[in-house]
Amino acid sequence: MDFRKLHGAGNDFILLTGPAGVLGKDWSHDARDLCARRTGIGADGLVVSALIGSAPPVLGVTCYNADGSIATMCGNALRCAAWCAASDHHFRDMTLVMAGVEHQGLVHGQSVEVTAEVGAVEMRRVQAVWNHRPFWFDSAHTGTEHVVAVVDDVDGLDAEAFGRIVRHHDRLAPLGTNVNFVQSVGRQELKIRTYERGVEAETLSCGSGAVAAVVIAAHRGLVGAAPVTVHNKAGTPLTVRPHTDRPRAFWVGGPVTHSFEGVIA
Ligand SMILES: N[C@@H](CCC[C@H](N)C(=O)O)C(=O)O
Repeated sequence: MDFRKLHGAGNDFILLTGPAGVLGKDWSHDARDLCARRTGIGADGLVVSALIGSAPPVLGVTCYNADGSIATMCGNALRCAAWCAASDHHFRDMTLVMAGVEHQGLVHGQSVEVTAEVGAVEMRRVQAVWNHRPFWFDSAHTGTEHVVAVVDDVDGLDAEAFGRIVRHHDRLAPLGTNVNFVQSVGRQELKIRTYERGVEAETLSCGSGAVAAVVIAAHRGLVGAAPVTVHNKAGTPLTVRPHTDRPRAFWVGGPVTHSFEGVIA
């Protein structure tokens, strides 16, 4: 089977595109094998997509994390899937359905934006201690579980080690969570580091995490209702802006890069 390897601002995926039937198969074992960094192709996730409607274009997209679990929302996976649909079918404006939720996608060359819906927000959801200091984590559901701690120095933290502790916090079981550390670095600018559930590591960027960070930063008065630049570990920022027609939705956009393609034997 042919595959493509893409990354959305450093969050990397193996993309399989096929007939609608590919969406009916359980790819979780394949995801584990193919995403393994040493013995597979290597990726944060496996994304399977198929065209399920063409006028207007609708794409069904399933995202498996590297551990084989399903991600109910993955902004960067949606952005990569939209890029592939633009490359294959010249669609620029499309609907993408992930885990039963409809997202909009807009492709302008290498730059791709998708929508994320914001659900429950809870300030001061859990507290965790790092280096003898307590940190509060607020939660924002952006299609998947995210918690966000606002910190003074995001680069000074061991985001992977601290993130792993919070991801397994008793009060967030059994689902667990993705964990974001955020620093305010300007009027409409944030710096972020994300520990991703399902990858079980820090990733270079996270679309739904960037949206969660902006929602929490807005609740805390750190950013206003205008586009926010979210600087990530990849060094290729994502931009998060409010949707003009849907009050609970945000656009998250940035570059998508096609790294290589090949055939799975
Ligand atoms: N990287 C993603 C988020 C992926 C979802 C997460 N691993 C989960 O299972 O909750 C993004 O770009 O949004």
